[in-house]
Formats: sequence, structure tokens, C-alpha cells
Amino acid sequence: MSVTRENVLNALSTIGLPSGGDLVSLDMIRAVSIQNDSVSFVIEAPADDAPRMEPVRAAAVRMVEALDGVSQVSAVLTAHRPADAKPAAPSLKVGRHPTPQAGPTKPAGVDRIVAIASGKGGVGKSTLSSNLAIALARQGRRVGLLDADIHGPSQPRMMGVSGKPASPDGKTILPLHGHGVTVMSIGLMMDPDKAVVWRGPMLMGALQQMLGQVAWGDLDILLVDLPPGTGDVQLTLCQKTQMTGAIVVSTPQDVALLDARKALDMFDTLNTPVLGLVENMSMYVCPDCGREAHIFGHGGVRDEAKRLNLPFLGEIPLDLDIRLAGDAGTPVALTDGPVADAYKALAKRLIDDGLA
Ligand SMILES: Nc1ncnc2c1ncn2[C@@H]1O[C@H](COP(=O)(O)OP(=O)(O)OP(=O)(O)O)[C@@H](O)[C@H]1O
Repeated sequence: MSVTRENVLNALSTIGLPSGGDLVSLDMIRAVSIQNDSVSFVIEAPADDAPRMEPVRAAAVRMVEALDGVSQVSAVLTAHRPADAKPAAPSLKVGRHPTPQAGPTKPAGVDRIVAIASGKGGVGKSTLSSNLAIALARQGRRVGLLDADIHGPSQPRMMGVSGKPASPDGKTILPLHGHGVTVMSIGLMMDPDKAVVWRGPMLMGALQQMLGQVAWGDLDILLVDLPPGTGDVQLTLCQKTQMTGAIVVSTPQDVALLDARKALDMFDTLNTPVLGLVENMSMYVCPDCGREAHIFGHGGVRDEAKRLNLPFLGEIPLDLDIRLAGDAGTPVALTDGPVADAYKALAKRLIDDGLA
């Protein structure tokens, strides 16, 4: 019988810490990965606990080794540095040229990869990605979010995560965690004040590293927040990755739809299935009088989906709280109410359709 993630977590929940609690209840286990009879995971401990953690790590390895169907266990401790030392920056050069690969691949343990795309910039792709990721996580899915918007990474701010991801072995990059979602952004690996001036091959190399070297662990779905348009990142992702498909976001106005059509055409050319269209900034409900206004029009994306015979996945209102919550690092999907319900409905639709 093959071992499951639940078996591993159950075993680890029996390992107590000197300071009280156990490895699972204290949320210290990251990146559980199971490949046949090999299990690997990361124990993320506060630096102050480091001296006391090695026996805990060894006990965790023994406990998982004792499970039926397991013959090899590797556990990495991320807090083995002294408490007063600065976290080791990864000795990784992100943005190198791509390395040759035989065909499209997918990180081990990741079930589905779904890109969130748009033809035009600023239509709300990143906002949709972060809120959808949280709505899916709140419905029990294991969700990863990769910010592939190399020129304007916004997920660290929107998901409220910061700090350079660690790389204990100089190869694997440990992602961060925010609001129940595993998060990685190229922005976290770079100096935020330095503009990225990269040529196509370097963009491709960076994306390949984000997919291949990040310890994503076991995920039901990895959402990829793409840059706007139809450039190198989109091309690399679709050609080098086993994609489940793409969701295209647009506002209802004609200029945005015109660009959305270009994105749809690109996915068609690259044989990447379009899972559906989402209308963002669909309508505005005045908080004072309750009147509904259609600032960018309304229904244009639904009509376009119908015309192209593609699923229309839902509409998200234009709402001040969406922007404020995104800027504050606590996306609105964390709350309960009509706006959060729009993201909840979208997440439910994807789960019901077997896409998440
Ligand atoms: N439904 C919405 N209601 C109100 N504000 C929104 C909504 N969707 C997005 N925004 C705001 O619009 C701005 C642009 O959104 P966002 O960054 O998500 O767009 P994008 O398509 O990812 O942009 P880029 O092209 O730069 O990647 C942000 O300030 C965001 O808070």
C-alpha cells in the first residue's frame, strides 16, 4: 500500500517539541513530497529553537520510516543556523539562461497548473489570482501561487508575504506561506528597487527555476499569475509545462476585450486549453445609495465567451474593498460578504468542474 500525505502528517503529529505542542499542530511541516516509497519534507522552526531541533528531526525521520510503504525519508531543518545569524540568502542565480529539457514537465506533487492571464495590463489579474487562491484554500484545496509577473511582481504585497526565501542546499528554494497558500514570486528573489532588464532567454530561465527548483510540496492546484500580454513568459510556460489550462481575465470594455482576444488566440496557437473567461470590475454598487453602475460596461466578457463557445466562469464587482484589502496584504476573499462570495463562487465552480 502506498503512503499518503495524511499518513505522514499523522505520524509527524506524534512528535512533540521540548517547548510543547507537536510538529503538525505548530504548523512546522512544509513541502511534503512523496515519490513512490520516498518521502521528503522540511521542518521550519524558529531560529531560537535550532539547538533543540536536531533530535526532533531525527525522531521525525524514524517515525516516518516506520510507516508501511516507506523506505527512504529525507527531512531538512531550516533553522540550523545560530539564532543571531542572518538567514542565509539562497546562493542561486535567478534569471540564468534556460537549461534544455526533453518535453513539458510539471513539479512533482502538483496535480494541476492553471495560468491566470489577460491581454491587457491592469485588468485585475493579480487581484483575481490572490483572491482565487485564498477562496480555493478556504474550500479545502491545497493551493500554490506563483507570481510570474517578472516585470511587476505584486503577489508578495497582496499575499502579505516578505523576506527572501531560504535555500538550505543552494538548489531547492523554499516557498513562503500566506493565508493558507504556498507562495513564490520572482519578486522575492530580487532587489525590489532594481528594475528587471532581462532578455527573453533569462526570463525563460527564471520561470524554469521557479517551477523546477521551488519545493512546492503536494498541491491540488498551482495558480500562475502571468504578466499581461503574449510574450516570452507565456510562451515558455505553455511550451515547457504540462498546463491544465488558462483562465483569461478581462474588464467588459471593448479595448480590454480586443486584447483578451489576442491572449485567447495565443493559447489556441500553443494548444493550451482555455478553461474559461472571468469579467472583472463588472459592476459598481454605490455604497451610499445602492445603485448599480457599469463603469466599464457590463456583460461584454460573458457575450465574448458565448461567441467563442468558452465557459464564462463568473463576474467580480468593482469594489473599493478589493483594492484596499489587496494593498494591505489581506485579500478580501479572507472575509465573508457579497464581494468575497464572488470569489467563493468562482472557486466552487472550478472545484465542481474538476479543475482545482
Ligand atoms: N474588482 C476590483 N475592484 C476594485 N479594484 C480592483 C479590482 N480588481 C483589481 N483592482 C485594482 O486594480 C489595480 C490593478 O489590479 P491588478 O494589479 O490585479 O491588475 P493586473 O492585471 O495584475 O495588473 P498588471 O498588468 O500590472 O499585472 C490594483 O490596484 C487592484 O487593487
